[in-house]
Amino acid sequence: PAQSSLAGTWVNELGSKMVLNPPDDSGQFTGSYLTAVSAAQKPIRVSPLVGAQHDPKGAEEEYTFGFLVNWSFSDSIAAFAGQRFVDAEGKETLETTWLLRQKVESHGDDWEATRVGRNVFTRA
Ligand SMILES: CC(=O)N1C(=O)N[C@@H]2[C@H](CCCCC(=O)O)SC[C@@H]21
Repeated sequence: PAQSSLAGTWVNELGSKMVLNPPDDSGQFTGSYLTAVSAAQKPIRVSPLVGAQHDPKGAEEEYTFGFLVNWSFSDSIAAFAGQRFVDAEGKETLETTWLLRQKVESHGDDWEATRVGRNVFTRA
């Protein structure tokens, strides 16, 4: 049967990779994210993430989750929210929507600070 928790290594279509650790009994987890792409003018580095999922005991298969990535090389932060799906062959996909909030230099620039996107992760 498919692994029940989110623990493990995932990759998205951009080539970004994330490693998620097993959730605790309340569904909270930590991990790391290595993005393949960035708007920052600095070299990309592995960045820490914290998150939470429903159903940490894995009784169901298609639960929702979210996590925050605190970029270690850029003054920005990303929030992901999504759901795990398992197909008839047991193949898992994580459908996510993310918000990327960049630090802007003035309050007047706040309007241009947040990007949104969708992304799918599969097991690496
Ligand atoms: C999943 C997905 O689409 N993305 C992904 O894997 N990497 C990019 C962004 C990386 C931001 C790095 C820090 C910065 O440039 O400020 S977060 C959304 C997007």
